[in-house]
Amino acid sequence: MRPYHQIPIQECGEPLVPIPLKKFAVEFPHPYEKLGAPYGEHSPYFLRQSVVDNLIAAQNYLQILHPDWHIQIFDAYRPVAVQQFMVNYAFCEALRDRRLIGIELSEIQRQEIWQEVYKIWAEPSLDEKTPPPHSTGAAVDVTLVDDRGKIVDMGSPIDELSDRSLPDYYLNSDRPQAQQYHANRLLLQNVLEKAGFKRNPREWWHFSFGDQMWAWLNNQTNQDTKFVARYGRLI
Ligand SMILES: C[C@@H](N)C(=O)N[C@H](C)C(=O)O
Ligand SMILES: [Zn+2]
Repeated sequence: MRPYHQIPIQECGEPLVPIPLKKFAVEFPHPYEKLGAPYGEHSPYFLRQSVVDNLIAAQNYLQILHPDWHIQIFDAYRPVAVQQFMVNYAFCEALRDRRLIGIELSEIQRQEIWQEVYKIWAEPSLDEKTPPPHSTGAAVDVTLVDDRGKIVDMGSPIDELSDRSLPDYYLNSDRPQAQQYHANRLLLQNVLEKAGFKRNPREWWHFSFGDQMWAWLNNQTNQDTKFVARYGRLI
């Protein structure tokens, strides 16, 4: 259980709708489909209607500051089966990075690696009270593309299992480029948050609107509010 799982869900029944991809840049082929993730007849490029509306508003804010820049969509809707596939994949990748072999792991090593995986991945829970954020159609993983069509450097790739994924990782760093990376992350955050999204405190690329994490983060910012989630798990 994460702290945000205490937030009640009052499902509003808004439909999952296609994202108008022409307004955005898109990672293609989709990074998880490319790995063989089991989407079935579902597409990752869907979100709840208000979430799509807010993403378009964020794109418009970005263009006021940087005409011809685009929000790049890395991932959006994710069925629980895909969440399960991706946490297993992340576990195998973590083993590979550490040059470890699954069957040779001690129980402690196995637990340590799962802990690392779950620092950035939500559990593939089928419990209606604890849905993975992307399975609600309310969460989106994004970055920026500049006017030359180049991905803006945020100082680490999306989905990296490391502290570099923390949004403020470069805030007080004296590494070359650190200020620029931090400024790029802030720009992404500013346009998304101006449109009503909240950013995951552990990932510079993950934003949501209307799910449990969003409600919890709003309540953290303002102790007087009692936001609840309006989107639960879809399938
Ligand atoms: C790891 C990243 N792609 C992501 O989406 N993380 C959140 C927390 C999730 O799994 O819902
Ligand atoms: Zn995400």
